[in-house]
Amino acid sequence: MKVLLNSSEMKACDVSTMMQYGIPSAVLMERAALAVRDAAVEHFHPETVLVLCGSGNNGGDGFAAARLLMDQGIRADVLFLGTHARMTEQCQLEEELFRRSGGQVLPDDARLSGYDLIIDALFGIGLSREVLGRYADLINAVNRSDTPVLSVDMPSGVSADSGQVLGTAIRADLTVTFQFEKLGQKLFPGAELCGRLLTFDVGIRNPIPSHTGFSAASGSGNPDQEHSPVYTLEEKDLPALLPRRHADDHKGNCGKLLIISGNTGMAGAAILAARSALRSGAGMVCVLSHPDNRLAIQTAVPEALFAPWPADLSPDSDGRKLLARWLFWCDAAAAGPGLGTDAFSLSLLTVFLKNFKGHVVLDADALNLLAEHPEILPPERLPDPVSDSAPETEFCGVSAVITPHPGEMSRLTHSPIDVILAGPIRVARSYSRKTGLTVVLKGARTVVTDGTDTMLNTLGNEGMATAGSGDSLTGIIGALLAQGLAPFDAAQTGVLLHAMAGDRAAAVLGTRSMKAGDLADFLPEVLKDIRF
Ligand SMILES: NC(=O)C1=CN([C@@H]2O[C@H](COP(=O)(O)OP(=O)(O)OC[C@H]3O[C@@H](n4cnc5c(N)ncnc54)[C@H](O)[C@@H]3O)[C@@H](O)[C@H]2O)[C@@H](O)CC1
Ligand SMILES: Nc1ncnc2c1ncn2[C@@H]1O[C@H](COP(=O)(O)OP(=O)(O)O)[C@@H](O)[C@H]1O
Ligand SMILES: [K+]
Repeated sequence: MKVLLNSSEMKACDVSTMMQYGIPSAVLMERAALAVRDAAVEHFHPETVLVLCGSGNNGGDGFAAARLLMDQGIRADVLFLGTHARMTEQCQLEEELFRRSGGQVLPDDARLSGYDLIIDALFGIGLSREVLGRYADLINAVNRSDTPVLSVDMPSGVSADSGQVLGTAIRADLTVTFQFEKLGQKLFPGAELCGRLLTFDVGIRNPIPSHTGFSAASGSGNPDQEHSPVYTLEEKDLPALLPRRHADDHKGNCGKLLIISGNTGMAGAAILAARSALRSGAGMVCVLSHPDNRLAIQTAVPEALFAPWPADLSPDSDGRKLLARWLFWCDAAAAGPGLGTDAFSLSLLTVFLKNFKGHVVLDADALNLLAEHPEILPPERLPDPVSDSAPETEFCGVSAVITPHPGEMSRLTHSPIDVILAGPIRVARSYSRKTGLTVVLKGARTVVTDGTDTMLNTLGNEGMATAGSGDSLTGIIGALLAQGLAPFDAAQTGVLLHAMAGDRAAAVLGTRSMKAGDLADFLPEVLKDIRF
């Protein structure tokens, strides 16, 4: 587990290290600059370096790195872009030290060519607005040049909070960051603009330990920050998150999952979900699907039970009794992949949600139906999703995980997709808080949140951008719910497992050729050596 900080959390760490532990700012900056120098020398072997410095402390790092490079006999010129009057105290001091060491500050229209490396120290985590004018021109000129670029802390122009480009941004080959990774280095497009990311220990301390091992945001007074910092899970975290297995387990106590999926012609979604569920340790899986799908599903997944969904769901009908029996049988349920959005699908989902008291994961068409008919999530207390004034805890009665992709999230929240893509963490958290649902907002970076704890998945790959990958995730999360994990734990563990299977599949098959069904096939590669 690694924390991913936003800029104010990182600043809180800087301040606490200076105030609480008495480590002077100049010491931290010298260590940061040493890290930049070492990375520059090791990765680029430059004889000449141009350092672009802004007027904040990022620029201070730049002046200090230039001085340290000169100490090693490397020619390091500085191009300063900013106003002297606005320079931070630390930046002024470093400029002074650079000049005293014989360093040369070039005019801001100096040529960028003729250097082996450009070090970008214009803006770091302090970027606060759109990059315009001379700054934008310089950044664009750097991006047009062939010279390799090392960015200090952030590629200038990328928001440390969101990974969004504010106007324009440096495209770096390597980014050197300090102590903790920042959200903007992991969220796209920032993640790509960083190039390779190296994190150096410069002695910045984590001020307040919390249950996630980290909390820098307390007391900030910003309601958007009344939660633990976002974290990401690593492969090594998986064993501790998985449900336990025991030598005397039997199929009845390893989790019985009901998958409600597959309208006519949509057997594939049910098959993908069922295969992934069985590969994730579920003791028994039953697929409740359109009767037409029986042969396809039972041929593709003979280990799963099949229940044809009843045509008549009216109260006291045989169909209703059959559904009730399956709902009583299962420990958890997954609904939505290939369900369809016709009148029957709506009534099936409505009856299911009203009568099932266990944990559920809702995906795909279940979410499309929910967006159109929010009242089907009992009790009827879903707030207006667009209004921020809704009270914070309006729990919806069922304990559900929802797994929307940005399009489905847009339908649920009535927000445009670009708003969701620009702030997935904020959107997912806010929707989770309003509804009480655990939200898995999928994408190249998937956000998992219960409104308080938030995990950002950084594993997986673009080979997973293929139809049916989401159905596989639904099956995995459903299986983990059926094995007794709480909704948030099932969601974050499922997302990690799914991504790791995707990475194993990509390693063998390549990102172009892998397909959704491979995710289930590669789950054993992830799970086979994990005992108990
Ligand atoms: N003790 C510390 O605080 C440490 C700070 N460090 C460095 O300090 C950086 C943060 O420094 P600062 O908080 O001074 O912030 P930055 O240096 O990242 O940027 C802030 C400066 O840029 C200006 N600015 C912001 N957006 C702008 C825009 N769009 N156009 C023009 N000007 C803009 C601000 O007015 C301010 O002058 C980190 O990223 C890191 O590089 C490191 O030295 C480690 C220790
Ligand atoms: N570029 C990517 N990097 C990592 N994971 C990805 C990427 N593209 C897609 N995924 C993952 O693949 C899954 C796709 O799900 P979804 O969009 O619901 O597809 P479908 O509806 O076709 O099943 C999600 O879990 C998503 O996080
Ligand atoms: K920078």
